[in-house]
Order: sequence, then structure tokens, then C-alpha cells
Amino acid sequence: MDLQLAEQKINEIRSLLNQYGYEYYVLDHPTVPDAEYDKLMQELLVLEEKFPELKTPDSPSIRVGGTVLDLFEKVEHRTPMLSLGNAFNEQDLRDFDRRVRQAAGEAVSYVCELKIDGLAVSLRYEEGLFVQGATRGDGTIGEDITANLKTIKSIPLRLRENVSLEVRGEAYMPKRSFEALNKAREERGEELFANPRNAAAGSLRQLDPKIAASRKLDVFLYGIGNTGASGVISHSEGLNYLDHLGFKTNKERKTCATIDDVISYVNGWVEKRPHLPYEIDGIVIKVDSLQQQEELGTTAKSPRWAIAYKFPAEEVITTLLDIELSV
Ligand SMILES: NC(=O)c1cc2c(=O)c3cc(F)ccc3oc2nc1N
Repeated sequence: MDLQLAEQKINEIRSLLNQYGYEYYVLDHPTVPDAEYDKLMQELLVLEEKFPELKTPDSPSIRVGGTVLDLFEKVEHRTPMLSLGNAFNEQDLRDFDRRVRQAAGEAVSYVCELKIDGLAVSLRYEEGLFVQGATRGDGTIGEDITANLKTIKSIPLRLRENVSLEVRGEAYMPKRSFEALNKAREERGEELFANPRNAAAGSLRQLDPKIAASRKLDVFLYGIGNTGASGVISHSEGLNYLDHLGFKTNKERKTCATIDDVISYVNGWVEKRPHLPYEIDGIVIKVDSLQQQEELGTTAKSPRWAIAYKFPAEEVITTLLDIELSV
């Protein structure tokens, strides 16, 4: 096969893999069986092996993992990655609402999101191309884990529009991947991961991207960082804009006009939580208007326009029950 024919074939396979990957991993709506995806990936790998000059940074072949790194480079976040203040009960939520309404001086509506229990990551895109991904680190300096993030199939290597922006999200390990991973480790007599969050963090800190690729990680994006998207004036519109660009966002989000609606959303998820295919440790409540977010601003550590309601830790309840039952 000559170079020109190879290039045509490679481009054909890449666009099929990108489309199938988007349907399967972002929309959760596959149109072809896995075997078809894997067959095409194999064909691409063989062609890129034979014609290395045709490799590109956004080729889906990178999903299987590239070369092993010696270390992770440091990355300075253009906008610091802050952490959320916590609320532990209804009164904390009402106090948050009162503080926000006093400062905003007008009506405020909120967006409620499930709080995914994973690892915060920041993804930078230049003209639509995924160029760098980093951990939160200390909020200002994180670790460059681009190679590992490229193995997460729900992270687009190229956006559906050639925009330059930074997005924030949570990388996580689905419960089924976690159970399968620990089962395999148990069979090999290896130490088990305590929970999906630790497993996700451990997987993204592997210097060998092939290991990260084998861990079946996923991601939900929840914010647009420094370069706010054009024309977007609310957080909920921002999330829809992320969907439009080809990102995976969590569909359980809900806009709430009052803190009472927020509280019933939170209570609703207390019992639905165990049925989710991923772990959450609470609900994040954010002021929807970006202008009001701007007015409220941030402290050195946390935004004043968002709060995390934390579910009571399950294991503590189980232990207390065990103690009661055992006496
Ligand atoms: N784990 C999460 O599912 C999640 C986490 C955060 C944050 O950590 C977070 C931190 C900020 F400084 C501002 C907004 C945020 O929004 C967030 N939204 C979410 N859905």
C-alpha cells in the first residue's frame, strides 16, 4: 500500500473510531459492538506502525497508552483550582443561601450537581486540540498527566469546534471497574484499593500510560476555567456548551429556583445514591448566574458562590450499628 492510500485509509478509520468512541463513551449510546471498535483500532495501530510519519497527536491510537514517563512535569494552573466549602446539614445550606442572597442583593437560582468522588483534573484545549491535562495538586501547581488522561475514552482528543479553553472535571473509576480491578488484584495476591477514589488517583499517577489505559477510568466535566465560553452567561448554559463541544457532563444536574428545591434534590439522592454506577460523596450547589458568581468572588481557598453538601459517611453508620448489635 502506498503512502497516499495509507493516509486515506488512516483518516477513514480515525473518523470512524472518533465517532464510535463519542457515541459509546460520551453519549453512552453505542451503535457498533466493541469488537468492531477493537478491530478498527488494531487496523489503525498496524497502519501507524507501518507509516509512522502519518501519526498525529489526536489519533485515537493514543488511547492505548504511549511511552513510559520518567516523571510527571509540573503545571501551573492559569486559574487556581480552588476547593469547595462544606455543608453537613440543612441549616448549613440555609446559611449558605442567606449569605449568597444578602451579597447578591437579588433573586438567586442554583444548579445542583452530583459530587463525583474522584480526582479533580484540568484539561486545556488549543484550537480544539487537547494539549494538556493536570491534577489539582495544591491548587496552583499540579502534575502533567496528559498521557494518562488521553487514555480516558470519554475525553475528546479534538473538540467539535476549534475553540481554545480550559475545562475542569472529575476523573473517576466506575464501581464495576473498581470491583473487577480489586478482584484481579486479589487473585494475584496484590494489595487491594480501599475505594474507587484511591484507585482512580493511583491509576492516574502511573508513569506507564498503558496501566492507566487498562484501568477503565471515566470523567465528568463540570466547569469552564479561565477562558469562559463566548455568549455563556450562566453555569447551566456552560454545561450545555460543554455537551455541544463533545464533553461528557453529568446528566443528573438540576436548576433549582429556591434553597427548598435544593434541599429536596439533596434528600432525593440520599437513597438513590447506592444505585449509581459511580461513587458520589455529596451534592455540589452553585449559583447559576456567572455575573453573580463574579460578584460573590472567592476566598483564598474556596468560591463563595458554591458549596458541597457532604453525605454522612456510610461506614461510620455501619460501625456504630455493628457496635450496637454486638453489645
Ligand atoms: N466532584 C465534583 O463532582 C465537583 C467538584 C467541584 C469542585 O471541586 C469545584 C471547585 C471550585 F473551586 C469551584 C467549582 C467546583 O465545582 C465542582 N463541581 C463538581 N461537580
